[in-house]
Amino acid sequence: MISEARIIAARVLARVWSTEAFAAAALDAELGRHAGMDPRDAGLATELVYGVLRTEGALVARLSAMTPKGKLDLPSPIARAHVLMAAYAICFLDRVPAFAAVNEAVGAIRSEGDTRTGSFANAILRKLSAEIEAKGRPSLTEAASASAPGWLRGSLRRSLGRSAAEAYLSAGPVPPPLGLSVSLAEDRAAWIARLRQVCPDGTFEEGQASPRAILVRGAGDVRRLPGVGTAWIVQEEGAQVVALALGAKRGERVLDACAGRGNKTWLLADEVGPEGAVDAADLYAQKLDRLKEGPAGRGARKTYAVDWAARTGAFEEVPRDYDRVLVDAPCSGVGTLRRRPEIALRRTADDVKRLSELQIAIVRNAATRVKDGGRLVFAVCSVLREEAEEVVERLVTEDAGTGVRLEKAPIEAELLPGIVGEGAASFRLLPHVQGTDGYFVGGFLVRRG
Ligand SMILES: C[S@@+](CC[C@H](N)C(=O)[O-])C[C@H]1O[C@@H](n2cnc3c(N)ncnc32)[C@H](O)[C@@H]1O
Repeated sequence: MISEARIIAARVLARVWSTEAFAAAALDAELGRHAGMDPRDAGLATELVYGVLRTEGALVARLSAMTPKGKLDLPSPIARAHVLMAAYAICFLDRVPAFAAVNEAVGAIRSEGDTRTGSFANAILRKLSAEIEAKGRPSLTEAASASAPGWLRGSLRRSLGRSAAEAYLSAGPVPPPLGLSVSLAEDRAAWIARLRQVCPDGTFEEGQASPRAILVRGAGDVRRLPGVGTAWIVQEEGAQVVALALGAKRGERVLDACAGRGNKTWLLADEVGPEGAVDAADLYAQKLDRLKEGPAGRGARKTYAVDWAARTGAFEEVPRDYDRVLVDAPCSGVGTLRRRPEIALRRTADDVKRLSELQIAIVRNAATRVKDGGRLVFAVCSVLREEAEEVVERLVTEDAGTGVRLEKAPIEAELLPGIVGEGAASFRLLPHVQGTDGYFVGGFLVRRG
């Protein structure tokens, strides 16, 4: 008998490999179709999907070495998924006995009518399990690191150092807990108590990096819980830290220059209060429409559909005297690897180069909207030097001819002790250190003339 968890995980993996689907969305959709499923089975399906995606390269290399041709040739993504899930369980999961993993994979492949592949899978998985029994289990850290594409591993090593790069690539838990961002006017501890009461199956804990974060596990769809959109919104903990790093004060005028659907806009509006004002801009008018319809819509004063790189759209209409501008720039998203492991399969070194040029263009032009002596914070959900220090260096050394100069300046984030060093002009968030997604944040003072 093949477990529901494996059937679901195999479908999700096959979708991720054969389409542009994101693992998290595909898994949510599958789990949603099996609503009455035992949470332990849902947990196993989740672990298999994320585990296989993170260690795929190492698993394939190991299994390939056991085949006569030195190549793991499987006829379909579903067969590949069953074989790699079994290999993952044999190598890394204590709670699944090796023989059960092999039997389920072989049974699943045979049930598709493919007895030849079933026999092939049986042979290589038994070899693998005998090898593990004789030599012991491999290291998950090394497998995750070896599975990352060479360009990413190299860039992470240059950016973080060798051992931190390995820790980064294997940081758990996968997927991480869901983050809630509690409004300034609300008491976080009181909300934790209330949410625990209305949802006893879930766990609700204080985040350590953001003073507003509640971390949630096992609560199902949190959008049905009290307080959503008013007392709190769903927002990853690191994203909260990024918005707080702007250092917005009560009464200030702030621009969220790459606002998307406005998660950070909501938090910024909360910080400046009714005496201040937050405007939001983005390339896509549709995103700004979503922003206006959502919780941020109550806080955002004006929205502008602007292409900051091309200086088109509503570019000329955006005021030039903001106290602070946040540029939460488009990036490789390498910082979200724990939640979106498929990024490692899809991004290339060329993408990173192209995106870093785009980040520079966006910051240069968005900086023209900061008043003389005002602050700009640049953030990316990436930890790669190419999208971090190298962007900052070019911004402060090259004259863009825009009439404004950018100087590195300490991040003004009193709310983030322990996250931002005293006087630091930049910082990183790292999943294996702060438990958040990975980010780079750089602070600038803007001078005119
Ligand atoms: C990292 S996302 C921002 C996420 C958003 N701040 C949030 O918290 O949900 C980057 C945003 O930049 C926008 N963007 C990309 N290129 C742009 C450009 N040339 N000009 C303006 N916005 C751009 C994208 O549409 C996207 O919404």
